Amino acid sequence: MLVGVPKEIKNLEFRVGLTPSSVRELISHGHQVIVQKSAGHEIDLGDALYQAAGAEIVDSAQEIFARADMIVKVKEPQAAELKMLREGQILFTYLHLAPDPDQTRGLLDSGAIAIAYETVTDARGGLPLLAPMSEVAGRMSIQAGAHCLEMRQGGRGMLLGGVPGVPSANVVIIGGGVVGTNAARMAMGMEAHVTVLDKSIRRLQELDFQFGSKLNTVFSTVDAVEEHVLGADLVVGAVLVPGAAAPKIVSREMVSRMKRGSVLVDVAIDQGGCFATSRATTHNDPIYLVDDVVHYCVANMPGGVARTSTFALNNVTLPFALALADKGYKKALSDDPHLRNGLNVHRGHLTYEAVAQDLGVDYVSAEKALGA
Ligand SMILES: NC(=O)C1=CN([C@@H]2O[C@H](COP(=O)(O)OP(=O)(O)OC[C@H]3O[C@@H](n4cnc5c(N)ncnc54)[C@H](O)[C@@H]3O)[C@@H](O)[C@H]2O)C=CC1
Ligand SMILES: CC(=O)C(=O)O
Ligand SMILES: [Mg+2]
Repeated sequence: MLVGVPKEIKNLEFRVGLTPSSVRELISHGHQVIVQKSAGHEIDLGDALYQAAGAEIVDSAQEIFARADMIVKVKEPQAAELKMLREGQILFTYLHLAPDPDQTRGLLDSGAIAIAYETVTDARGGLPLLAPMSEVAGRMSIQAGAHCLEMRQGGRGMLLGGVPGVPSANVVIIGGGVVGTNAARMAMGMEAHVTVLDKSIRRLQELDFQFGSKLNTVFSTVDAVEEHVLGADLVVGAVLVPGAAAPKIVSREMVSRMKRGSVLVDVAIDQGGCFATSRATTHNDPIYLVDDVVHYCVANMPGGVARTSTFALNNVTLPFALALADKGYKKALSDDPHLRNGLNVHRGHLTYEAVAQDLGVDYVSAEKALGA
């Protein structure tokens, strides 16, 4: 199979779909790989490294999209990329379709086969291709939040860990999954006072067992959210209902009652955000204020540490990219129900139920679309 890797074009996005090692692995399986010139330049993965791994370097994204059987990317296709996708072409990348009707329409119109990293599952009920980026974003949420608490950003002027004689900040994390756990670890490491809310008691039990008395765990109800958000200096939004738009946990009215200069970091913004006042921002212009509450809502946080993120992402995507290339998409998806859960769009049909429901688009099951 001919696999193509275009340079990412989303704002300040420097991750790459395949590392040189992943390219070498695909080539050792008998495939060919074309990589757009300078795709990894900013993260010190220069063209020479890709060539040494066996890739052909090509000048333009147009050439990648025109020639490749499968496109491996990081972020959802941007408008210019949607236009270049071809019927029957495989697209393997993050999509986050539920809050994005325009992209969904573009993918349906393209006739491509779009497999979303974020809805591929594993046998333990996890999301293995989302997990490493959630680890990154969870860890970053605390450094971003700490920065936003500084005066210059409109924050309360608080140090997360305080100093001897001055109390530490209250960090409240809503959603104790991968993002939430990593955020909690970093916040505890910086000696903040940390509380995690989740609606899953099993998840709270696991967190309690893992972190003991350093972490407060609270069952998430409207009451509990209100109490903890109003007392927080930094709130991290980290909930997920896989594939679906994020539930709005914190209302507009609640935000207006938060402490002046407190900070909301909405990591769940890629699924539409879990605070009523959230709107997606970029690394170029990451924050804004609503009622004197600082909002940080960058939808591609891991892009800010693109080198770490590229390697972490490739560690998990490579086995699936190999399966798709080795077997062809039909057999790879038929053989592996977890990879099949990644199928969001198949030749003009929407094949992911939660997305179809959120967007009011007709749904066809992946099995039916694949003719199984
Ligand atoms: N902005 C960015 O750059 C990035 C965003 N993300 C996003 O972060 C979000 C969280 O991802 P993960 O931690 O991997 O998901 P996860 O599935 O590991 O954890 C989500 C947690 O939210 C909890 N939850 C769901 N609904 C809830 C509710 N109503 N109240 C309280 N808790 C609730 C679940 O029980 C679960 O423990 C996702 O939207 C993901 O796409 C992930 C990586 C990067
Ligand atoms: C998960 C995601 O949206 C990202 O890594 O950019
Ligand atoms: Mg206020």
